[in-house]
This record gives sequence, C-alpha cells and structure tokens, in this order.
Amino acid sequence: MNYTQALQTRWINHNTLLCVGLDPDPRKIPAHLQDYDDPLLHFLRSIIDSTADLVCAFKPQIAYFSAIHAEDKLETLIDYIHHNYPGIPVILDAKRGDIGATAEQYAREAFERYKADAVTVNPYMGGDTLEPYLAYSDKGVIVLCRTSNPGGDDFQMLPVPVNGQSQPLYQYVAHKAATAWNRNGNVSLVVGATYPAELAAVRQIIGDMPLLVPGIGAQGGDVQAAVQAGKTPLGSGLVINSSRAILYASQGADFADQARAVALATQTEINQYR
Ligand SMILES: O=C(O)c1cc(=O)[nH]c(=O)n1[C@@H]1O[C@H](COP(=O)(O)O)[C@@H](O)[C@H]1O
Repeated sequence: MNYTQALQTRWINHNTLLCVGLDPDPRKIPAHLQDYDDPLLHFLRSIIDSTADLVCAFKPQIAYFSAIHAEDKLETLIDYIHHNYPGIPVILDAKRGDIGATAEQYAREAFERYKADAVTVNPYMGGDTLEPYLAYSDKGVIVLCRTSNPGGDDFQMLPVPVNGQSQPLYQYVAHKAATAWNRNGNVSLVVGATYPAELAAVRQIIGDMPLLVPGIGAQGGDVQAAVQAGKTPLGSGLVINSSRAILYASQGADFADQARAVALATQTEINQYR
C-alpha cells in the first residue's frame, strides 16, 4: 500500500483526518517519567498508544530528535509505529531542500534509514531538487506551499507572472505540484490551517491531492474554516496536524489520557465539518 492509499484507508475506514505531531521537548515531558529508563521514548510510545485509533497519520519532526542526539530514538519510534500499528503512515517532517546530489542523500535518509512513508520538502530551490524524492513512487512527497507561519507572506504571497497573468508564488507551486511534479501521483502539499482562503485556492488548483494542514491547536487555526476550505467533495483529502496541544495536554500522571481526550475532541470537531 502506498502513502496515498494508506491515507485513504484511514480517512474512510477509520473516519479520521487527524494527524498527531510527535515534537518531543524534553523540558515539557511529565516530570514523573524521569524515573523511567528512557523518558522520551516512554512518553512518545504512550502518546502513540493512546491516540493511534484516532489518527490518519503520525508526524515526527526530525529537529526535536537531532537537537538532542536522539536520531536513534526516532528510528526506534518509527519502527514501533510500523510494527504495532501497520497501516498508519508516518510523515517525517524534515522540510529538506538542496541540490540533487545532496537531496538524494536526504531522500535515502527519510525513506531508507527512517523508513518514513512520506517526507516534507522545501521546493524553493527548484523542481530539480525534488526529483530524488519523487523517484520513490510509493512514498509521499509533501511540498511546502503556503506555510502556517505569519512570515510565510514574505515570499509565498509575492505575485509572479505566469503566461502573462500574475499569481501568488504559492499558487504557482500548487500548479507545478499538480502537474509536472506529480507524474508518479505521490505529491501532496502543505497549506496552513491559519490561511483558509489560501486553502480553498489551493484545493481549486490541485483537485483531490492530499494536503497536510498544520496550524490548528497551539497556532490557533480555525478548524471549521480549515476543513470547509480544504476538504475534497467527498469530505476528505486532509491530514490535519496538531502537535503541542495534544502532546502537552497534561504534564501529570494522566498525560496519555488527557492527550487522548484532546485528540478525540479534535477528531470529532474536524468530522463535524467534513
Ligand atoms: O511541515 C509542517 O509540518 C509544518 C508546516 C507549516 O507550515 N507549519 C507547521 O507548523 N509545520 C509543523 O507542524 C507542527 C505544528 O506544531 P503545533 O503548532 O504544536 O501543532 C510543527 O512540527 C511544525 O514544524
């Protein structure tokens, strides 16, 4: 099963568009876990176990592991998800972007070392830099388009001339993603929940292509607006990520139960507007 098929199974058979982001900050892990052999892994396995039936994907962010010399724990964690929850795709959030030869190594890192099902990439060095990822035809290549942060305006909203007409740069990226880059059918895009109008514009351009939508929860994006703007006619097509709001719902002994409660409330709210 490739990345898109795995998402479709989760969207339809498991009735969920929610993605739980795995962004472990050692300063925020519940204090009582310090008694365990490996507090970080115990924390993340507990979050995964308590939310797996509610998600369409998990999304570990690589910087939270590499910053603390914990890449081996990232490998262990992805293995844990594949072994215990087969069918739930893992998105490695790495936002890579580099010349082709180096991108080949980043693609190997994501898909062969970490065995991720999809990876986030930055397209702003040009289409050739995406080729090494696109060649893995059963893997998802998730291209930054209209990011959730306010500074995304700096470049992504700039008008660019295309065939005599002007359009914002992020829309040109969406056109490229839906055409030239998608010959293997494995491309999707990142559009922030914080920008529903842009979500609607991108959906118009890309048809049914999956969208990774971060920005609800801690970043304050409006769930209703995001779902209504970004969904496909069949009420899916979205991987809506929340990280901190779920991971750190409680720092007490009940952290996993509280994480589940927030995840369930978020899944339910999303489904209300599909
Ligand atoms: O690619 C991403 O996942 C991403 C793109 C984007 O535009 N905005 C964004 O917040 N993200 C990631 O999504 C997660 C959001 O985390 P929370 O704000 O805690 O829900 C972080 O891992 C970000 O790095």
